[in-house]
Amino acid sequence: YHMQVEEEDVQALLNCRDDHNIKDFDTFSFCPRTVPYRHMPCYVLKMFADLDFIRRWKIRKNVLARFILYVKKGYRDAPYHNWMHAFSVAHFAYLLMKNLNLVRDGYMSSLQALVFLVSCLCHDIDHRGTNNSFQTKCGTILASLYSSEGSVMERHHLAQSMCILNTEGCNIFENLSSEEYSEALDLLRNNILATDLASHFRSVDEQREVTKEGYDKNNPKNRKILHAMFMTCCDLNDQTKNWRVSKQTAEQIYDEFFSQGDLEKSMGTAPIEMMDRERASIPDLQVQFITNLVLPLFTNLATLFPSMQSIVHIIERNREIWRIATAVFQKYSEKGMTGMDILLNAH
Ligand SMILES: Cc1nc2ccc(C(=O)NCC(C)C)cc2n2c(-c3cc(OC(C)(C)C)ccc3Cl)nnc12
Ligand SMILES: [Mg+2]
Ligand SMILES: [Zn+2]
Repeated sequence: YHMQVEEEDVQALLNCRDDHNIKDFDTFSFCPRTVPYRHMPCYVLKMFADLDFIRRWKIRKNVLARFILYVKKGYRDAPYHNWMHAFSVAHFAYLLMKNLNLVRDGYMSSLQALVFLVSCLCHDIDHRGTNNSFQTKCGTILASLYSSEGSVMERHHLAQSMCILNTEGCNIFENLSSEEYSEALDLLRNNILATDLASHFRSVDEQREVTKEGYDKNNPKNRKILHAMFMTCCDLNDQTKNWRVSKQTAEQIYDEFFSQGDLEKSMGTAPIEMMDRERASIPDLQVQFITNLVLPLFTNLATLFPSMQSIVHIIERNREIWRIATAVFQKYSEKGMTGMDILLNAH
């Protein structure tokens, strides 16, 4: 694995002051994107310690510190799919485990909990800001490697994660037994592949089934579906925060989408409307995305975990603001203005 992390950075992380105890860090209203960028690795360490993973799985602290820095370094500075996104996704996993007591109430084994947090940290490693259809459409290296199996980007994120685990001094699973180790890698694979949109759409019917019938803790299929739902909810955690966060996220995502669209145009292929800056209406697309994907998912989660209902209301309120923005957009786009700056003051 060609990436390098300086040992002095590992030492600095090991000595990081965890006295910057941010209030409400373990509540759903906390926005992980407000953590100073340079403190994020320290907060990842804090989450591992707080969930008792370091003791339970005999993780050497300097190995964990080095692993975190390699994962951080594995992310590119794409507008959205960057280390801050990974940190926010991992933070939501931490919130779910702490607030829903997933291990205590038997929804997750202690090993599944460890791998859940690690999967979130690693789930988008080395993302290039382009999606799976771009890989196949433009015949990228990653497509040549993985397009026959599908989930091209997700298989690459998994491969990169394995490389880091196999890097000297980074194997946080080193003290697991051999059967725990192989189960951990299996869980890592399932979790990261679950963050492919296509596999989410394939599992929607099963998710509705499990939600309607009620969750059966002894049914391994139910477990797999629930863990896939957890991964997708974490990946969409920005939608559960205040309007400013969901607007900023939309700006970052469409920055990526429109750049992909520009790239596709320069390669002579026409981008889909969502990626064409000449045609896309961000508020419309956001209302659709929230309605068709985000709300059904979190509504299912709130059916299984009623304490999540308050988060569903936050998502609905954000959608209302996008609806208002749609109207504003229509009005101002007639005048040739983009409504995006209007949204600056929308609360
Ligand atoms: C705010 C927000 N808007 C989005 C608007 C559109 C799309 C998109 O790809 N639409 C394609 C059509 C076919 C549906 C994704 C969006 N999106 C994601 C996202 C979620 C992902 O996958 C899971 C987590 C499994 C859902 C994977 C990648 C991404 Cl970028 N995260 N936040 C957003
Ligand atoms: Mg992804
Ligand atoms: Zn992601």
